[in-house]
Amino acid sequence: MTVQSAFQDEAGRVETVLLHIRNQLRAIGPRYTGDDFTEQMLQLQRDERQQRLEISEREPYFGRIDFQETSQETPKPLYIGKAGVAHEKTTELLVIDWRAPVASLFYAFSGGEAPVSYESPDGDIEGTVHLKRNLMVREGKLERLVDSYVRGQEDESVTDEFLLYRLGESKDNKLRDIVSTIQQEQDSIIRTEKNKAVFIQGVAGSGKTTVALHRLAYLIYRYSGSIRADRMVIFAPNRMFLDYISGVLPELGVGDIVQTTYTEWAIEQLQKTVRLDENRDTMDYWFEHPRTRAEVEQAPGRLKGSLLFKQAADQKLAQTEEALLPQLPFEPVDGMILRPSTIAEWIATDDRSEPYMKRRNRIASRIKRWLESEWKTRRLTDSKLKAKANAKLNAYCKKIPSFTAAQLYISLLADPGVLPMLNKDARKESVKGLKQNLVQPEDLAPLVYIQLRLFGLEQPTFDHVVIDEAQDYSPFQLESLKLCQRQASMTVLGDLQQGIHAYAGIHSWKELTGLFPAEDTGYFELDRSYRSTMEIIDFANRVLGGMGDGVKPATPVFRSGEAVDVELAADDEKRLEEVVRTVKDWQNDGSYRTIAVLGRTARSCQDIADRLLSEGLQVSLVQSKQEAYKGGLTVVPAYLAKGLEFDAVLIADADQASFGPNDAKLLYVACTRALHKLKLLHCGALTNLVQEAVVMS
Ligand SMILES: Nc1ncnc2c1ncn2[C@@H]1O[C@H](COP(=O)(O)OP(=O)(O)OP(=O)(O)O)[C@@H](O)[C@H]1O
Repeated sequence: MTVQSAFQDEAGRVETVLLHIRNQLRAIGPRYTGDDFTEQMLQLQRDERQQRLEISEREPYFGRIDFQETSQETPKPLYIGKAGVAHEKTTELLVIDWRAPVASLFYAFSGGEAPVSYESPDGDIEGTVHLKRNLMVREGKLERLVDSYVRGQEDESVTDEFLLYRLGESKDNKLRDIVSTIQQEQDSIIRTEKNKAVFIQGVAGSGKTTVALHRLAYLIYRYSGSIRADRMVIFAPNRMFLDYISGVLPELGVGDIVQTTYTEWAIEQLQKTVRLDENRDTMDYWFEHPRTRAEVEQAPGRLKGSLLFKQAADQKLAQTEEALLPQLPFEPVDGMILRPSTIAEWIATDDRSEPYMKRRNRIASRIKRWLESEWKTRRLTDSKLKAKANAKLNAYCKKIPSFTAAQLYISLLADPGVLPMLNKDARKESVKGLKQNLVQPEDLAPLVYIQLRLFGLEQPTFDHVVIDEAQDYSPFQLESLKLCQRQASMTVLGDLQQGIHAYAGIHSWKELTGLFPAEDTGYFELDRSYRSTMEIIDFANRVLGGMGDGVKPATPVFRSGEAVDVELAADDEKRLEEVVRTVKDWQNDGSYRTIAVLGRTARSCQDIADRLLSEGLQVSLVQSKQEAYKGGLTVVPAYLAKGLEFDAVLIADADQASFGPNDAKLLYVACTRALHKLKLLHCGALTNLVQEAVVMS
């Protein structure tokens, strides 16, 4: 069959399938708006169906795989799309949902005539693949057809042509789904079983965030009976990042997933009894002034996030548990005695896994009930005596210690076991703040942990937790999240090479993986970078130089672009002129939809943005509390650009004073934000990090 006739056949099929989809959309009928509960529930199902069909109407499918089961005579074409579509009369599957077991063949197949198999609910199904075809449908029309494998043709391996085409496109201000080009190594992460803590170390641009979002969509499909979207949560570094990724899940037909930051969530758990101390802006402290390695190592966040500190908190909590048992007997009326040994029996039969304050209040209620029953048994009627006994009861119960999380945390900070670990000033500052309900970010994990151990979780447990940029999380943060699940079901992703918040985060994945039993833990590495051209990835790898953390360098997909430019400006004025000229050139070029100028500090970004504005350019300056990323031309401090990507990136102050020896990771983050074009500008000596990179190239 010629390529042309294949195209015509496929174009015809697209039209036919679209007719079915539109018929089914029409059949849904008008919305029910009445009060009948059953009808309302049915309407919800119709809404979901309509949403799925609308997604299918935009792009009915993107792939075809011809698979011949060993038991069958001929191959069967299977069309894969974002949502399954069945023929309305025959129920034949016109399109198979990308998450269905058989669709895994489309992603996992890497070429060759050897038998392949997929896992179905009835066991492994074996067979051979005859064709793998990528199809691009836009606005109801087939636009592109690429056969990445045809059995019997000379080249037996699957080609990347379609992937390269997708990667070469320019990007707007939102991350998008990758269902049509999910790669084998990504697919196996997406389809990992639910009850695991899955850790993903992935180089910049390897698709970690994207993969995690697709995994959520997969889990909802695969475990539809036992998992609910509104009990799944995504933790992202900030609101702007959440806005950036907000388009992917709806496009995959998934809604209602809780999306938050750890800080917001923690403050919510603490019932908003505390606020972040605005006087100490963490970003400003760590990124706007030069800091030494020693300062990073001794940062209070490292200690307060450590397992050692968590153990100290556990000890404190254990001591409080011991205090549940009163030392003295309770004697509300002469001769009416409740002995500690009886209370000890009650405590022994109580559910020990319950939070402390629940147990404490239960013991207090039980003492009260004991008093009432004694009163009845002894047939006492004297009301004065009763009032006296009740007063004694209150006084006795008050002695069973009762705490708020903040009170217990303050006493933990003063604990003789903790004192030597913690810098005196940092401790004083924390206590002073806590007394005014103000906290530092590093206080949140211990506080929430204590809160949950004291009072328990107010909401239902999470069915699944996603943590993005997890290299910036402390073990203690993860421990606090573990308390929100009955069984660990997490996707934890990050990149140690981008660990620019080393003052709070981890230095090795073992710090986090060690928190889960080995049999419940999965660890994956993604080394291929899909975002940037080969030239950019090679350059960024060299910036990182010898740094290791046991992580392999990024391997670019074979997508070649322009060389990375490094340019010297004679003075600061010339540097700003060059920023304006470069941006205008790139805008005139017309191939870049998103352009970013990255600066080392917020202050330098302000100067750049002012200059661009004075030249009449429309620019948005990103600041630390930003809620949305608008796309277009953006000026952003390098440390706030983490997680984002832009068609073209200009690093505007790549000099030695701005990027010192401790800034390799920060510069790596900055370089790897670029998809197609990267330029570095400096005035004064070029940063050594780049000099070394240029010399090596
Ligand atoms: N299989 C794929 N097909 C097409 N594009 C892909 C694929 N995998 C990743 N990408 C693209 O690569 C880019 C990077 O993806 P993503 O932001 O998820 O990576 P990341 O590993 O989280 O990056 P970083 O750590 O640098 O923030 C995105 O534009 C994404 O669409």
